[in-house]
Amino acid sequence: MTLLEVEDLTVSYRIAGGEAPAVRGVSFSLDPGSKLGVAGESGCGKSTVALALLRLLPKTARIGGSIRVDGEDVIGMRWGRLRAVRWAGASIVFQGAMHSLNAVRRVGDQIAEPILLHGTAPRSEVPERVGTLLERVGLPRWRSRSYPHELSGGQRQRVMIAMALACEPKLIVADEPTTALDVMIQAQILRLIDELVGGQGIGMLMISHDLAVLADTCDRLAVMYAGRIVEEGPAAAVVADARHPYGAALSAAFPKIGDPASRRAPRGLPGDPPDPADLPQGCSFRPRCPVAEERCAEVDPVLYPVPGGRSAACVKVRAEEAV
Ligand SMILES: Nc1ncnc2c1ncn2[C@@H]1O[C@H](COP(=O)(O)OP(=O)(O)OP(=O)(O)O)[C@@H](O)[C@H]1O
Repeated sequence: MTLLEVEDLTVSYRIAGGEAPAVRGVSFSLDPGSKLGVAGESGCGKSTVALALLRLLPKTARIGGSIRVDGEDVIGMRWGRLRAVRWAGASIVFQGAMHSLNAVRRVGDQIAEPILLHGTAPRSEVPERVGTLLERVGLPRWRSRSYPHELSGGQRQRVMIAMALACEPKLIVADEPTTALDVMIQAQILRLIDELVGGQGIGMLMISHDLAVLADTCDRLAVMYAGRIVEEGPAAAVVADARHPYGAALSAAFPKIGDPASRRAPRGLPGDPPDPADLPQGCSFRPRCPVAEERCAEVDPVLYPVPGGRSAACVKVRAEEAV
């Protein structure tokens, strides 16, 4: 069975004077054991998608469409069931562990909390389970007595990963899990996530603005722009040869890991993403698109399938190579 199925997800936030659409008709699915990366510039709606998956959105958000985790509808789910699904069915690793961890509680007690809440292990066995989890993420057992401020950024992120794994979820959502870390630690944490997730057949949705990180970690890649997925396909193919002009621009802006020829300073994309409350007519990328034509002001393109198990939301792609 498909582990995660998102269909036509829409999320808008209430703002002064109206509503701003943050996610506009996003659909994707994830099989057990597979890894999907979601890329895009700041503000394109990546975190909103992540939060929607476990209904962690603020009260000002309005959600539509359908989200199914392991076949269960999340949007209409009752509160009690939702609590059971969080941590045990699916868990999230957020950016910046310092803000997600409680500063005045020992990390061992924080890892124990979801285990106790869900009764994943008998109370007497919880300390042993916490010790095992710490070892699995590369920390010594005695660290369970530490407070978050006694740990480095990388160690705190390891604690967050231990918490996320505590109840053996089928799905992990990692939202910028390494963004605040330096490059060496970033590589260690990504390797750790890869080993733990891959070794246990857990499905993962990883969100990052860094295409190189996603290309290195994920099987498939979705590129978001202004609340929509504009390109989707096998990660290596999307990075090497994006079909959507925005995917291509994003990929050109990042040096590719392991490719010395591309080890140059990242080039920024000219222009800014549109204001969600005031989207341009037609294609949202049109004002920044180097190959835009007149018809791009008339059509707001949906994802068209293109060869190689990929899809792109661009009328030019549709005209030239849609299958
Ligand atoms: N609580 C909120 N109230 C109003 N608007 C919001 C709220 N949270 C996010 N938004 C808006 O929704 C849009 C999508 O934001 P989101 O945080 O999902 O993007 P993102 O791609 O994750 O960005 P970043 O990489 O900077 O975290 C943005 O325009 C943002 O300003």
